[in-house]
Amino acid sequence: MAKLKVALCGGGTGGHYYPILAVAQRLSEKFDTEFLYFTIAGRLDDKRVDQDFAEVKKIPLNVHGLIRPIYKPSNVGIVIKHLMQTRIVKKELQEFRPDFLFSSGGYISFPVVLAASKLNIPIYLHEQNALPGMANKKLAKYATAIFVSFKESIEKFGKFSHKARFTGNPVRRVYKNREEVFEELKFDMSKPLIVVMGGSQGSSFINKKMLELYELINSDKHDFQFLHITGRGEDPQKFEKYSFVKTFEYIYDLHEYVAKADLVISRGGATSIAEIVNYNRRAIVIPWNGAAENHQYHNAVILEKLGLGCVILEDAVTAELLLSRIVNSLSRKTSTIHVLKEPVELIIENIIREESR
Ligand SMILES: CC(=O)N[C@H]1[C@@H](OP(=O)(O)OP(=O)(O)OC[C@H]2O[C@@H](n3ccc(=O)[nH]c3=O)[C@H](O)[C@@H]2O)O[C@H](CO)[C@@H](O)[C@@H]1O
Repeated sequence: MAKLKVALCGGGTGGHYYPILAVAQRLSEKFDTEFLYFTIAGRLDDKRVDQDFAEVKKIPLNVHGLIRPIYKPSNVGIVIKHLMQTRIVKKELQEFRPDFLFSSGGYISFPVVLAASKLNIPIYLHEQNALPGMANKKLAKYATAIFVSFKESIEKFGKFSHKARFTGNPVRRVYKNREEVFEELKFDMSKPLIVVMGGSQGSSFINKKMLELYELINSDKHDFQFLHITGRGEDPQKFEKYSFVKTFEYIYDLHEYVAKADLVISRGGATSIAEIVNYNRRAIVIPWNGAAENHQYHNAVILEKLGLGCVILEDAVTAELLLSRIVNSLSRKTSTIHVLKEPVELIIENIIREESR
């Protein structure tokens, strides 16, 4: 059988990159695959693609996000740069001749999707957030299908809603068991594990609030153990006096720890939320109130509706409130979500169905 050739784009942050990785890894398990990945030069996807993919050609593009509000004059230069990148993309796609393009949105998808549409390459978009991003909404007209993570987003595609299919947000496969995770962290298996993460770049707001909480816990008697992802630029020494906290700047396979956590304290980034939902974890979500159109709040509320967690708005966060929510969450039983099929399987099934028409 001929190789399945797939062009990919989506990155910058983990929220866009990990869903692509989850789909690509599963495609490679099922088919003989070859990938062409358009990355954002210098960003997470650009740094990781060569290590995460077996057979891949990486094309870094020199693209930047638009400055909001989007009608700023400085955006004209950015748009021109994107159009220039379209030429590079077109040449690469012509050479590689992919069976289809899979894109997880974000600004890099503009030159890539536009070039693919000019070459009549089937285009599949994935939207992680409850409120679709600008790129996916603008590019919906070129798509064969749009996979959405929340049912609520289908109607947000307006006249292209008929292309949207609810699949969920694909998450990376988990390989480690609970013993392995606790062993690696040198944590006690009889005590709860709480994973703290502020999205793929960390959150200084969450770090600050958690430090206040750790101070409170220090003077109280609790058995919690925290794996805390600080992000770059945070001083690890601030956390050293708390023996029940282990910090890391970044861990590439954080999903393995999320999957085994008794509780997750997180921002409302769509892929973090997807991991909490798919691994059926409990969570306390503090949405970042600077997210475009407040989309993190909308992601978080859906998780709350599923009975998997509670949302605390930034203005309301105090150490005392966090502590009471932690105690409360850990004392409750999780409601089990019945995921009929994994998002990654649903996406692949849909693509195969479309491609064999
Ligand atoms: C600041 C920002 O622009 N955030 C957006 C970004 O999220 P951002 O990329 O920050 O975060 P998400 O929460 O969506 O995803 C984070 C991903 O990174 C992983 N991870 C994180 C830390 C770590 O050390 N190791 C690790 O593997 C998590 O397990 C998860 O898979 O894209 C998301 C999806 O479009 C949006 O919903 C977010 O609003």
